[in-house]
Amino acid sequence: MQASSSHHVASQLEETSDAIDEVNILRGRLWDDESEFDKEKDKAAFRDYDSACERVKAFYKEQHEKQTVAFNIQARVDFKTRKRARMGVWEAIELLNTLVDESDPDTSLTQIEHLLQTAEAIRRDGKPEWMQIAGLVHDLGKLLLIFGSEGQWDVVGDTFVIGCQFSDKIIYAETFENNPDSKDALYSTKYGIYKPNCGLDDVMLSWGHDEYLYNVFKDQSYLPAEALAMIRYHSFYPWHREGAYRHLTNEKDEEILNAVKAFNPYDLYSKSDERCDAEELRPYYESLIAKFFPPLIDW
Ligand SMILES: O[C@H]1[C@H](O)[C@@H](O)[C@H](O)[C@@H](O)[C@@H]1O
Ligand SMILES: [Fe+2]
Ligand SMILES: [Fe+2]
Repeated sequence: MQASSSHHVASQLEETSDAIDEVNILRGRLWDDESEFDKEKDKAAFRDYDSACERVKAFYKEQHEKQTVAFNIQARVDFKTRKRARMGVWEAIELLNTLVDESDPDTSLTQIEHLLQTAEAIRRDGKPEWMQIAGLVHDLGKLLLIFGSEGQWDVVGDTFVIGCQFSDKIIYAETFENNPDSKDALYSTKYGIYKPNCGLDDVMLSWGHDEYLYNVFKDQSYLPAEALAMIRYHSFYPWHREGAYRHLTNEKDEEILNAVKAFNPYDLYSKSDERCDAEELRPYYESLIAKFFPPLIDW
C-alpha cells in the first residue's frame, strides 16, 4: 500500500472511530440523563404487592401455577402456526382499549392511556423517536387476550424464567409451590435445562405480552435492537430490577439491561401522570408509526 493511501485509510479510520465515540457518548447520555421521575419521592407507592388487592393476588397465584415448560412450548407452537389478525398499529392500539389488566395494582386507566402516557413521558424527556414509539406500543402484546389466550395469566404480569428453579426474587414466589415444574427433577434445579451464562436469547421466559410482541415485531418493524429489548424484557422485573438470573445471562445481556432499565420508569411511574387525549395526540403518533412499521402487520 502506498504511503499516501495508507495515510488516507488511517485518517478515515480515525474519523470513523470519532463517529463511534460520539454515538457512544450520545448513547450514554440517553441512559444516564436524569429522567423526570428521578425527582419524585414516592416511588415506593408503586408495585406494592404486599398490600395489593385480592384481584392481583389471585392473578399471580393462578399464573405461577400454570406457567410450565409444557405450556410454554405449546404457546410458542401456537404462535407460529395460528393466524390471528392483520391490521395497522393504531388500529391495534384502539382495539386494545377494551381490556382491564388484572395483574396491575397501579392503574385502572385504559390501555390506550397507559401507552400514550408512557410515550408522552419519554417524549417530554427529549428521548429519541424510536424510544417514544417503543413506549407507545410496548403493551400491545396484550391483544393476545382477544386472540384466544387461556386467560389473563398467559398474557399479563411480570415474567420469569421457565425450565429452571423459580427465582425467589419473583413477586409472590411462594405460589410456585403448586406449579408441577417446581417438583420436577430437572426443572427445579438451579440451571435446569440451561448452560451457565448461556444468554437470555437461549432462555425461555414465561409466555405473555412481552414475548409475543417481540416475536411479532422482530420481523415486522424497523425498530432498533434496544427498542425490541425494551419490549421483550419490560416485565422481567426479577432480572431488570432485582438482579436475579445472573447465572444465566451473558455480556450482551448486560448491555441491553441498560436500555431496559432506562425504559422502566416511563412505563411504571407515568401511571400517575395526567390523562392523555388520544385524538389530539393521534396525528403525531401516526407519523411515528409510519416511520417504524409497515402499514399492515400480521399479529
Ligand atoms: O401488572 C403489570 C402489567 O400490567 C404490565 O404490562 C407488565 O409489563 C408488568 O410487568 C406487570 O407487572
Ligand atoms: Fe407490560
Ligand atoms: Fe406498560
